[in-house]
Amino acid sequence: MADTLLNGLNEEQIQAVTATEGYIRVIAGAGSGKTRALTHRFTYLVNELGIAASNILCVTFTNKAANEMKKRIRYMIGDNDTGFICTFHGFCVQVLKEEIHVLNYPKNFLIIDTEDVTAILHTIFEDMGLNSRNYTFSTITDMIAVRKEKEPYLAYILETNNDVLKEKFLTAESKEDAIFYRYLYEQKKCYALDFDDLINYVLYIFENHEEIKLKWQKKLEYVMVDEFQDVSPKQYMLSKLLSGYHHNLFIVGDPDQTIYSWRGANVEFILNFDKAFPTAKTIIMNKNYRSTPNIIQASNSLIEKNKRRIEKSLVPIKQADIPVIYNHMKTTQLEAEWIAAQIKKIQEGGISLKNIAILYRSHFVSRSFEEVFIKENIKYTIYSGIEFYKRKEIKDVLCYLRMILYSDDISFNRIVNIPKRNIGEKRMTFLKEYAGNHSCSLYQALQDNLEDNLFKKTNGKDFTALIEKYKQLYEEKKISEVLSDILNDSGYEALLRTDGEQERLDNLAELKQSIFDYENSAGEECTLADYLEKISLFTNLDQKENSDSVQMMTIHTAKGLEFPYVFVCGLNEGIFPSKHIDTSDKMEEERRLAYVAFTRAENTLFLSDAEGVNYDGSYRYPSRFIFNIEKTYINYMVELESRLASDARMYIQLNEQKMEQNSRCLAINDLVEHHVFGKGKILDINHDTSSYVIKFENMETTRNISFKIMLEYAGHEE
Ligand SMILES: Nc1ncnc2c1ncn2[C@@H]1O[C@H](COP(=O)(O)OP(=O)(O)OP(=O)(O)O)[C@@H](O)[C@H]1O
Repeated sequence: MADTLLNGLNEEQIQAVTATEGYIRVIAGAGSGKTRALTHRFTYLVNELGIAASNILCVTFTNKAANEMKKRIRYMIGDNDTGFICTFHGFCVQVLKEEIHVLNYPKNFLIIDTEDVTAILHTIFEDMGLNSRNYTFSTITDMIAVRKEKEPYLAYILETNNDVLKEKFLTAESKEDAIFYRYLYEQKKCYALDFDDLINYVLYIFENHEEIKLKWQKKLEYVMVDEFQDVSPKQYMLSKLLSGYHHNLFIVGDPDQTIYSWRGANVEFILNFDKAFPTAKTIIMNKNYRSTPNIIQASNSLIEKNKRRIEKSLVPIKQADIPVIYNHMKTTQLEAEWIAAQIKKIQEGGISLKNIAILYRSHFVSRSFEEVFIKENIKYTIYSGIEFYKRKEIKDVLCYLRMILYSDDISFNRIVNIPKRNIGEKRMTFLKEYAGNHSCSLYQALQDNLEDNLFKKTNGKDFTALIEKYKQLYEEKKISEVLSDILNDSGYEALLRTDGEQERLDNLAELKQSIFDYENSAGEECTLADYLEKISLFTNLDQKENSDSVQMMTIHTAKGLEFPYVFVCGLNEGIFPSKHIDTSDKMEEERRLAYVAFTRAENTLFLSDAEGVNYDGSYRYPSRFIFNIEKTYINYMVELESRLASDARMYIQLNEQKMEQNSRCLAINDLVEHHVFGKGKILDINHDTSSYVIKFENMETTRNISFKIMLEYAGHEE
C-alpha cells in the first residue's frame, strides 16, 4: 500500500513524506511539488502509520489552499474528517471557540475584518474631530498593529473594566494613545477580535493556562506548516509552541519566494530553523515539474542576483525548447495591443483563455489592458477590486445577520438607518452619549429610549422588533431562510429594487447561493455563528475562479498558482520594481516577487514593458529585472536602442547606490522620522529584540521600534 502512495513521487518527496518524526525542514523550490509532498505526507501518516487525522495540524497560507488540500486528502484517505487543515487564523478560531471562555469572552465572539476596523475608526475620528489631514486610516491601522505586536495590550484589556478603559482614552495625553485605547474599548465592548487578535489571544491563553496549552500540544501529534518562508514572529511562536510536546514539526517553504515581509513575515525563521532546532533534518527539493527549461534558467538567473539567500538552483524536469519572450514598446497602449495579439494567437492554437494569466505588480497597471481587451473582445477576470464580502450590499446584509447574534455597535452603526428609519446624525449622537453614560451597546440604548419623544417619529421600534423576532427564531431556521426573510422584512431588498441596483441584487443572489452551498457541505457545523465566523476569515486570496477568461491579478495573488501561459507586464523602473522601494533589502524582496511571477509559467513566459513617465516625473526605463537575466535565456523581440539601454543601466546603478546608503544601519544618536510618531532620536539599539529605543519629540516616554519599520534618516546629534 505504501508503494502505491509513494508511486509518482521523486526521491526527495519520498523522504519528505516518510520522515515523520522530529523537526524536518523542506526547502522546496518553485514548482517542485510541495503540495504533492504535503498531501501525501498527511495521507501516509493516516493510512500507513494509523495516526488519526484529527491529531494532525496542517497549516496553509490561504483558505483556498486549505480547501484544495482537504479535497485531495479526503479523496486519498476516504474519510470526511480531515482534522485541522487550515490557515493560522482558522486554527486560532477553532482554539478560541473552545477556550476563550477562560477569558470570560463568549464562545461566539465576533471576528472583525478590515472593513469593520475602518468603520470603528470612522466613529473614533468623528468623535475626536479628526480627519484625513491629521491621520489616514491606514497609518492608524498600522499604528494599532505595531502596538499590538509590541505591547502587552491583552493583559491590559482583559484585566481592565470598560469604565477604566474609557477613562484611559478620555485622559490620554497623546492623540495616538487616545485612538489606540478607544479602539480597544470599542472592541472590548462587543467582544470583537480583529485578525491580529486571533493569534494574540491564543498565545495569551497558552501562556497563562498551562493545562490548555498542554491539551493542545498533546492533541496535535504532528504539525506541518506550508509556506514557512512567510510566517510572522507570532506564527513562528505558535508553531514552535504547538509542537513543544511531541516535537514533530515539519515545515516547507522557499526562501526565494518570501514576498510578505511588509506584512511582518520573516524569512530568518526558515533560514535559521536548523539553529533553532539542532536535531532538524533538511531536505532540499529542487526538481521543477512545472516549467519549461528556459523559464527555469531565466528565473535562476534572476534570483541569483539576490545576495541574502541560500544558494539553490532549480533543475527543470520538463523538456521543450520554448523561448522566454521579451518585448519593449513605446507606449502602454502598444504593450497592451501586443499582449492582446499574442493572446489571440494562443487562442487560435486551440488553447482556452483560462490558461492565460496576466500578472502585474500593482492594480493600476491593469487599466490599459482592460481597455484593449474590451475593444478586442477578449474575456478577462480581474482578481482584485473590492472583495466580494466587502461590497456594500454584502456587508450590509451580513451586518443584519450579525445583529441577530451579537447586536454589536459596528453592525448597528452600519444598518440601523438602512433603509431609512429616520435615525440620523442627531439621534445617533444621543444614542452614543446614552450608551457611553450607561456602558451599554447602541442597540440597548435604542431599546431603552424607544418611548422617548426623540424616537417617537422614527422607525426604531420596527427595527428592534425585527431583530428581536429573528433572535427568537433564527435557531430553528436555515441560514438561507433567515437571510431571505430578513432581506424581505427589513425592506432592504425592496430598497435595492426601487433604486434599480441590479448589480447589487445580483450580488445578493450570489450570496444566497453561496449560503445554500455552505448548508449543503458544512455538515454539523452549520449554525449562523459558524457561517459568520467562516466568512469573516475570507480574504482577497480566496476568490472564486471564473469561467473561460484571461486571469488578471497581482503577483501577490498569484502566489502558489500555475498557468500554461504567463504575461508579466509593466516591467519598468518605477512600476516593477515599484518606486516605493528604497532599500537593498526591499529590492531583494521585489526581485523575489519577480521570481514568483516568472515561475508561475508552465509553458511560455512573456515579459513586457513600455516607455513613459511615472507620476513623480521619473522615466520608465526597462526594469532591472530584465537586465538581471542572462541574455541567452530570453528572446528580445526588438533590441533596445543602445542609448535607452545605457541610460537605463546608469539610472539603475545610481538607484542601487542610493539604496545601499539608505540600507546602512542606523546608529545611536541618529535622528529619525517615523511615519506615525514623527521625529525622534535613537537612544539605544536592542539587538536581542531587533529594535531601536527611540525618544520621540511628541512623547514623554521612549518606544521600542522594530528594525522592520521604515525610519527616515534625519541627521545625527551627539
Ligand atoms: N513527482 C512528481 N511528478 C510529476 N509531476 C509532479 C511531481 N510533483 C509535483 N508535480 C507537478 O508539479 C507541479 C508543481 O507542483 P506544486 O504545485 O505542488 O508545486 P509547489 O512546490 O507548491 O510550487 P510553488 O511553490 O511554486 O507554488 C504540479 O503541476 C504538480 O502536479
